[in-house]
Amino acid sequence: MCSRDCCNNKGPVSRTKEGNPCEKKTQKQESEIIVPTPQSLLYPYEVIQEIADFIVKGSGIRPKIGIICGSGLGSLADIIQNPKVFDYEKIPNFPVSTVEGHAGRLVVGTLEGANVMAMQGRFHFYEGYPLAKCSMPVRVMKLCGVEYLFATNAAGGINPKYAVGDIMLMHDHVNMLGFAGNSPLQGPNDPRFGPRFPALVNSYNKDLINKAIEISKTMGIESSVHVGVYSCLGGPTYETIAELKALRMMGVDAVGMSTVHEVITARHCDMKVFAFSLITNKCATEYSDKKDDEASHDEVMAVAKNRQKTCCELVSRLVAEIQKTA
Ligand SMILES: O=P(O)(O)O[C@@H]1C[C@H](O)[C@@H](CO)O1
Ligand code: HPA
Repeated sequence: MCSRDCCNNKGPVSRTKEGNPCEKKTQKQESEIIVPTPQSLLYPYEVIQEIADFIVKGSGIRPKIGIICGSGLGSLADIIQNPKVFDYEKIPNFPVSTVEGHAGRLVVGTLEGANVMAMQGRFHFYEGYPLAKCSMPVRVMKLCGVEYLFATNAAGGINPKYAVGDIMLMHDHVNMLGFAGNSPLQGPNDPRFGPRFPALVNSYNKDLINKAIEISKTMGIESSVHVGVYSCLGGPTYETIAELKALRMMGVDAVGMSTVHEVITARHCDMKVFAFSLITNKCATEYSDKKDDEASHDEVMAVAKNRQKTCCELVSRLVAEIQKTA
């Protein structure tokens, strides 16, 4: 029996080589087929340019360094001097932040004499945004004039040597969403941003990592600063023990729900990248009944609040180093 409303054939459907004749589509039905837009076409170059012009004209500043504040690390933007603040809702074509600890403001100004812009609130895949939308602001930064991306995040520590409150300087990542075929660059490539097949082997700038290590020594925090591998999962669930065991076996030191697609987008358009994770919780990699093993966003926010001063100092000092060599 054919179940289509348009069909008068109430008897069993006989299939021919050509298929079910009742399923022939009219022109109207064809136009109703929804073809998903490839990610790379969501924000064409011209739209990104318009947003960048809006920010540069509105602030009177052409920033050199772009900062993305991780969960609970919004204070990284509060230390910017002479700030010009843009609420995301007021920026044309900008998404809105929906996560606690991500205020949803773009702050443009100066830090240690350098022109900077900071996202006080990033976009995550689990909020329902495609990856290209999550990392679209990185392209906006690029067209504003940004050369250096500082991406920060809150993450769970998988490496057993990491303690809550430690900082992990990212020197590599495992792109789990990429393993599943999802990329912010998926779709036609616009060469004005970068090449079709960008290499990622040297994504995390070694000079900046070394400078950050030196800075951590002068701050007296070198024993709680590590260099490691981050992995981004889709969230919003925290990981199962089996997933955490698998990630550890893959060489992952810290796990989160962001940053990787931003770094991919930044490297595609040839920005220098520095990124770090604040370890806000220790991930259990063995089964137990301990309630302590369960990650929570409250804990993430509380640890980030406690460590914000240290993170701000690290960022300011690194910006000062970049500014010195400018
Ligand atoms: O934006 P980040 O990656 O810093 O935030 C992490 C991942 C989730 O958004 C949230 C989970 O607590 O913190
Ligand atoms: N897992 C994933 N994302 C996170 C975590 C975690 O343990 N902590 C902070 N963000």
